[in-house]
Amino acid sequence: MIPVVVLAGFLGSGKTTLLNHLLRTSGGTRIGVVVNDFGRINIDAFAVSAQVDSMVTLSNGCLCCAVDGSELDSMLEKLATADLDVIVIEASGLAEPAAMVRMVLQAPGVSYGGLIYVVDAVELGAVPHLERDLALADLVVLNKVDRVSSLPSLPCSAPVLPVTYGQIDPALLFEVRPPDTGPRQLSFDDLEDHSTHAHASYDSVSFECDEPLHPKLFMDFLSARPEGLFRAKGFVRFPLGTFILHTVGAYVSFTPVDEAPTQLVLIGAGIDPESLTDWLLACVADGPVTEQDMLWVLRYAR
Ligand SMILES: Nc1nc2c(ncn2[C@@H]2O[C@H](COP(=O)(O)OP(=O)(O)OP(=O)(O)O)[C@@H](O)[C@H]2O)c(=O)[nH]1
Repeated sequence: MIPVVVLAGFLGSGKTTLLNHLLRTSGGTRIGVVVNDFGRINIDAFAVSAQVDSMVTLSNGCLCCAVDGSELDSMLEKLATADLDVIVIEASGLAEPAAMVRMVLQAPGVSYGGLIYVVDAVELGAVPHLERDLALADLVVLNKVDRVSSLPSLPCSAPVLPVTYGQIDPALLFEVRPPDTGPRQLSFDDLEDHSTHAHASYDSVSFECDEPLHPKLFMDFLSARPEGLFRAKGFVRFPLGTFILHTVGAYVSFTPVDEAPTQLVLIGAGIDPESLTDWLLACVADGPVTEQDMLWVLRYAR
């Protein structure tokens, strides 16, 4: 199933700027982008290799589609069958993020990959329903911080990433592939951080463990994880099953897979690799684990 990331935010907050940044810096990741109008996507920066109706294929393997709200459903269905790694939907500045998320959750063949909400650091007072929208966000991008002398505080519990010109590390949102790799198969290599180095302020920590983890202890770790830990991905093995974990900001999903040892990559800013490793080691199951304990994890299973 292809993950779908919803990119929302008020008019002019910087959604298209962020999208163009993702298209430029995502290596060989094939991104399907859905926008209202692709006049604003910086298509000239990529060679266009094919154009059919409202779709443009870029030479880097990405696909851009321009649709209005009423066609979104059928476009998503079409994209679900395309050879893509991730789909990003840019909600127009007036679209209701909640409605977009609902639509993605109901769409066949795709999985919800999180709601990224962009806020203009200067204009946040002008955003209607800011608090309500922020409550839905899995990751908040506080954009245009070059225009403020101090960072405003936002009324939300999701992690907040202060940036200029939407320059977030794409690895915070989805798997980033190096350019020109073969067909995709989740391998240990995929778990390494292939993000470009324009974002040197992020650290990544790899954790491997042959012993199964305790579901309750691991979920306690996830819910208390440090604020700067924006992303975690990889395999987690519990005594009663192995899962692929995917988190973007506050969003968590577990997908059951065949048994594999725990292998995780954690990405964040200002994180302490040693204490995170110790914390994860303390999650090793040292007693019996029941089906009841697994419910802590299964709540997030997709
Ligand atoms: N100073 C500054 N300007 C920015 C930054 N990010 C984006 N902009 C500018 O802000 C304006 C709006 O950015 P867009 O990316 O078009 O915003 P949007 O959310 O897609 O806008 P709509 O689609 O109209 O809702 C553009 O002129 C950008 O160049 C930033 O970090 N700093």
